[in-house]
Amino acid sequence: MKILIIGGGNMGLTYARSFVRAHITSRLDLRLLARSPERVATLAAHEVGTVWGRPEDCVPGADIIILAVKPQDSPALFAQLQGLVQPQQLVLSIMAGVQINTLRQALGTPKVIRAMPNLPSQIGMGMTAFTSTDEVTRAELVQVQNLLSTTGKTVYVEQESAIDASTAISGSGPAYVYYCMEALMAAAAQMGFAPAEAELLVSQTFRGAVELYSQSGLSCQDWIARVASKGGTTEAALGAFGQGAVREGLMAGAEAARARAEALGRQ
Ligand SMILES: NC(=O)C1=CN([C@@H]2O[C@H](COP(=O)(O)OP(=O)(O)OC[C@H]3O[C@@H](n4cnc5c(N)ncnc54)[C@H](O)[C@@H]3O)[C@@H](O)[C@H]2O)C=CC1
Ligand SMILES: O=C(O)[C@@H]1CCC=N1
Repeated sequence: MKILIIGGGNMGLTYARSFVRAHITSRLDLRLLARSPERVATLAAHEVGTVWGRPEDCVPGADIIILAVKPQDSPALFAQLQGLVQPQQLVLSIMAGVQINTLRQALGTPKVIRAMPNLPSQIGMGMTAFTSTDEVTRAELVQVQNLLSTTGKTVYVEQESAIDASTAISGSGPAYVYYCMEALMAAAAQMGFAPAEAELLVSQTFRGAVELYSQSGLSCQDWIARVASKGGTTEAALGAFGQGAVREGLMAGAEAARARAEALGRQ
């Protein structure tokens, strides 16, 4: 399969490495399109595929074109791609917010897939939600799912609105986890632990708690109840979180992310 990735940043490079590592494509069949001659040179040094500087040289012949630039850069990209994408080519966009209708109209092509991955894709632990237009065949959808699955787990959603929602939950989610980890590391430092010790205490606690949850059929509430003894330390912490204020803060954060995804789609 000939794959073209446009935008060789965090996600574009993650995809390139992942597809090649999984032998879904070869380095020769994997193309990356970069924005500037400097970026062509930088990307070429990664040796994950052939690197191109002009869309007209690399778009023709690609079976699938992956759009991995920032949403704000999409209008300039659409202008560059004007008239180049053919109706039989698959377009897979991972841009937050940018809607399928916008992609269809801007690129003049019916076979569009919209996906929302996340950063743990870098180590094969990603979570990706995706959806597609009716013109994408079942066989093509399986091909795309095979590609996305090289980076972790995938879920197909019927409604496009679920892509904006997944952006707010799993797309941005790793940042929420790091936010909580950082707050606990700061607390550990305040209690006198050296930075490396604080990092170890917190990262191993997150890893252990998530793994325990994953290996059980219990809910988060069940596990909280097992940690929190009556009249004990955990109860004191949960009380200080303010009758659900931290929980509400996290929920409001996720809602703000979803609203931002929708707003990006309107720009
Ligand atoms: N970083 C993350 O955790 C996630 C990002 N996304 C989405 O993935 C997309 C890319 O995000 P990142 O990789 O983090 O961004 P990034 O900034 O690391 O990479 C974007 C790359 O696109 C290049 N670029 C911009 N315009 C271009 C053009 N016309 N032609 C060729 N290259 C061009 C830039 O030079 C840059 O290297 C965004 O749309 C974002 O919404 C989705 C899920 C998670
Ligand atoms: O923050 C963003 O806009 C992108 C989308 C999900 C994760 N990063």
